[in-house]
Amino acid sequence: MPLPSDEKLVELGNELIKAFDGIFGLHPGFRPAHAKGVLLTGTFMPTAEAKALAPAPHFVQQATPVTVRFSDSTGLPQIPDTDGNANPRGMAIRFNLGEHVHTDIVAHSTDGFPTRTGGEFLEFLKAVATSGPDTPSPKPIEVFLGGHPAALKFVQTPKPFPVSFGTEDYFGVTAMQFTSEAGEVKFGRYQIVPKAGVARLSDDEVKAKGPNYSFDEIKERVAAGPVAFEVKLQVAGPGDVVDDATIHWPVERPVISLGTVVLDAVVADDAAEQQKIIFDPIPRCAGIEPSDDPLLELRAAIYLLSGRRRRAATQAE
Ligand code: HEM
Repeated sequence: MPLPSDEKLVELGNELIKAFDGIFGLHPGFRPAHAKGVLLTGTFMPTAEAKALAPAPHFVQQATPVTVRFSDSTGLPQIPDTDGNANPRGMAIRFNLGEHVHTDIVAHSTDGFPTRTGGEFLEFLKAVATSGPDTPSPKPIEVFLGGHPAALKFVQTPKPFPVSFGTEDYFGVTAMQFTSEAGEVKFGRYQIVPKAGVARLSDDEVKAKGPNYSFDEIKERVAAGPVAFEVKLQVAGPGDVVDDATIHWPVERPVISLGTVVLDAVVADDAAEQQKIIFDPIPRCAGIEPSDDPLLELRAAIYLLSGRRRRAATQAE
């Protein structure tokens, strides 16, 4: 995937990476966000509805190998899974379409995002960074949230602890544009739903868990049997805003099933492979285009800039 030619976008991307570095510290070889992760492999099998939606290779062929990375939030590679800041959890899916050919879904476990643009997200991070416990009220973050209702809503949305990465649901948040073979265009947002059902821990149950409970559990779970998810798509209706991740669509919008991801193994050389793999929020495959959501192109640039830095680094942790 290429870096965009828009220098301003790349500059904003670098500033955002610097802002994460400032909050979480430098951890060479790890991601500045969603640093703690694990990679698994499996297969995606599409539905007939997926094929009718768009002639994307993984929607058309019978089965596609996938690589999935589950992660905790924050740029702290050692964050305890029991820390509230480890939520929302991440799930990134790579559909391996051929040698060095792939398309990805990057999703997290809260349905929404605090800001519409990367510039606002940078303001949000700067406000977080300058709102330590000793900062007098009104702290910069209080001022920011006071003027940004969508960010306030995101911050206040409960982010419960999952029993397992395999019992959490995940949301693509930014809309994609799908064009069928007949030229019919639809916008949709991914929802990834665990076949085992969504299951969360109570506060007391969280207290009884260890700092790596999520990562230990998913390895045990996948060793005991396949871990499956249904990939769904909430389809926008006429007039729905498709370029703003902070705006929810009405719940009565149709949700169609695109297929099933079945995970059956942990990647053997996990740490080295995590350092290498760079997920791409832009699909870059036949039939699926990004919407005009300004987060998409920016994130693609950021993940690439950050991924290149990570690949070049020597891991110390
Ligand atoms: C301006 C908005 C955003 C910024 C600045 C941002 C920043 C980042 C950065 C720096 C990384 C590390 C990338 C790498 O080193 O490979 C990352 C990863 C990630 N982000 Fe975002 N992000 C944004 C929006 C989102 C949204 C909307 C979602 C949810 C759909 C999301 C979910 C994730 C996930 C799941 C990962 C981990 C991917 C992996 O496993 O490699 N991010 N983000």
